[in-house]
Amino acid sequence: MSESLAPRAAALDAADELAGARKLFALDDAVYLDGNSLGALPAHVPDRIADVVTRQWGQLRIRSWTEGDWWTAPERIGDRIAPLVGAAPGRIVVGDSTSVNVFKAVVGAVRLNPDPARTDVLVDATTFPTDGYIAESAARMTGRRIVPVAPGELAGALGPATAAVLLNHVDYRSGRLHDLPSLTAAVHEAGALAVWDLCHSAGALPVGLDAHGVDLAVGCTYKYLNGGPGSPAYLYVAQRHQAAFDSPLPGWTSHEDPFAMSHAYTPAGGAVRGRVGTPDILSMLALEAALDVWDGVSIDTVRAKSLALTDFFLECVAAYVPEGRVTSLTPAAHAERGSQIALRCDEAPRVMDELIARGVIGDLRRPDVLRFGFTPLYVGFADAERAARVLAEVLSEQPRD
Ligand SMILES: Cc1ncc(COP(=O)(O)O)c(C=O)c1O
Ligand SMILES: Nc1c(O)cccc1C(=O)C[C@H](N)C(=O)O
Repeated sequence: MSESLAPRAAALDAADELAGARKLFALDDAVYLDGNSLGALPAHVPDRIADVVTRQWGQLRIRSWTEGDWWTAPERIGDRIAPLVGAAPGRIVVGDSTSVNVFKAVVGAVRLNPDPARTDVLVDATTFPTDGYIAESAARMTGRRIVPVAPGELAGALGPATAAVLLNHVDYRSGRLHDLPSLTAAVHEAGALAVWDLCHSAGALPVGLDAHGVDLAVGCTYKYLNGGPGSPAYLYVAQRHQAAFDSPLPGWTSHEDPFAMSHAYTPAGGAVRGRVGTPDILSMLALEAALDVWDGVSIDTVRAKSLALTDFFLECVAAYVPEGRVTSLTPAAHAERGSQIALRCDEAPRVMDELIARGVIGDLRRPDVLRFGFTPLYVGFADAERAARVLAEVLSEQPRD
């Protein structure tokens, strides 16, 4: 192994303006590099949830829907997420899972672009599976067909038959960042609508939904937004589409007057139209509390630290890990990199088990990918150095397959 990079890590941590945010989270001595799957717990959330359960539910009971502002939580929390993804207030509604919101968005996009000559829904060929499954069903239900396409080859695949395109901003496996502004512009040029899945970018890098004219977007909140296991996802509907957005799941809470209990459905205006049924208040208010950690934090600062962390981790891996044992699948170019590093490794399953046993928590994407997510609010440069050092130790002890 070459010279230690620990002193460099210490200097980088000392200069890190986000270093203070780590104490906002309940963390132990492990190096937690799995915030791209489940974000860490912000330390104040348990007390806030205890209040929701014991006072709001336990004492106020039904009055909490109005006096406790439970009813408006989906839009209110949407407005808290909005600045992190570059959306104005009133464009994001929180609720349901990402999968369900993919369904609303893809069907909604086709209904916004109903020309029957537009037969195709293009879907990122390397997508996280749920998006692909749901888009396929949505296409079938709307009489369209799915065309899988690598995001890098999208330009050649777009045409007069394209109704909508579903893309991931950051690829869950490789960590590749796709160029949202130029791909959205190309989709529009073809007369189609762009739907983006922000699961692996929201809270890690600037998205610019309004600025880049995205039509519809979805994302989860349990990764970089630290909302907790199964916390509700969100749906973004561009303002220009809100009046015509025709949700395939028009539940009573998206009615313009839910308590009229009318049998005729009249959709509410704005992002509320993306609601379905009764919101899952405990998860939703845990998310709302978790979003406090973003107060005063700029997403540009987060992005700068994310790139510095992943650069430094790659440098440590190159310095420590024996030649030829791992290959980065994540692009080196900053413009193409999300906030994770994916290393291909022949012995990946055994190596990840051993890393976890030694306090370096990443995850495995079968068969051979070691994933390390870098969450700038609570991961530091010493963590990156330690992760690479332990990886090198594990690999030097492991026989090659
Ligand atoms: C890109 C992407 N989309 C969707 C999901 C999951 O969707 P859901 O929240 O419905 O489980 C994930 C991760 O679980 C994901 O990485
Ligand atoms: N949503 C998850 C779950 O319920 C259990 C385990 C992992 C997850 C994930 O989020 C996986 C993640 N989207 C991924 O990128 O692999």
